[in-house]
Amino acid sequence: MNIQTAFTYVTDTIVPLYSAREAANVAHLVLEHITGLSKLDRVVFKENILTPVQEIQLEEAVNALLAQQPVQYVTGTAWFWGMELLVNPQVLIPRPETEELADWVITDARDGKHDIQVKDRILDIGTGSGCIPLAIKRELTHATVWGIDVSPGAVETAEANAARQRLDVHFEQVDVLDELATAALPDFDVIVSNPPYIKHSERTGMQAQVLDYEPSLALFVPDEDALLFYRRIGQLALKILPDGGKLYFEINEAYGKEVVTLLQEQGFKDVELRQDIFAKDRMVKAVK
Ligand SMILES: C[S@@+](CC[C@H](N)C(=O)[O-])C[C@H]1O[C@@H](n2cnc3c(N)ncnc32)[C@H](O)[C@@H]1O
Repeated sequence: MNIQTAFTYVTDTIVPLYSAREAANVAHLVLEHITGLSKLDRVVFKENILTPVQEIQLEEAVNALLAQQPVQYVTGTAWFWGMELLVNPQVLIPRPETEELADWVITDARDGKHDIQVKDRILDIGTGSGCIPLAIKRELTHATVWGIDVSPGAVETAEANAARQRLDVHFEQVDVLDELATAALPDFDVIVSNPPYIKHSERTGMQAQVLDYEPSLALFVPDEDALLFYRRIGQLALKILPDGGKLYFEINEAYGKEVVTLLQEQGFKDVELRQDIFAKDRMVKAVK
């Protein structure tokens, strides 16, 4: 089978699960992963014949896609902030909305200063693949950047991503709900978090691609306490941020007002709700 035929084979086989456009995008990602050739190179070398090993890899990838596995887990990579990050079912696939959160933190930290002058200590809670702190460290090279997660698999993946991107970010396995464990954390100037925020009752209506493959630990909170992580991280922030220190959250679009009220009640100032590019309430910033 040549590269062109392989592309048509993938798109035709998966099209019942995807729109024609998505199927083409997915097929491009799979073929890039298997052949190591960019989209342009694959046009030039479209008559090249896949090796027997590549044909087996192609068949495995198609089967995984038909089983609704997200393409990022099939290729083992996802793009975030211009970085190709390693991902696996232990970590959430980074979402474009989260780039907007990282952008807010970076833009505020710069605040007209030269990057070299930004020496803030920045902590990301629930770091997953490490996408947020890696984006921050990439821009603010003199900042001290940490990421913590309760999942050992997430910490391992985030460390591998830091090594691959040659970025000096410190990762640690910490359960943010455990007061004893968080008591050992040093002080920070900025805290950012995209914590689990989907209620279990919201499972119905979610795509099988997310439900069957992405880690439940990264997604869900108990129905009776949807703001659990916001309250706990707010309490922690009051302890380890200085006055004027900043807290940034990604939020469930349904809970913008509740998170704002919670943070105001906890004593934070200048609480600001921001929408994402899809005009959904998606981020909150608060100042201690
Ligand atoms: C929504 S995901 C965000 C991952 C990543 N920051 C991103 O934006 O792609 C939430 C993360 O919080 C982590 N997490 C869940 N419970 C936690 C806890 N008790 N303490 C620390 N991290 C936790 C999960 O393992 C997961 O990586």
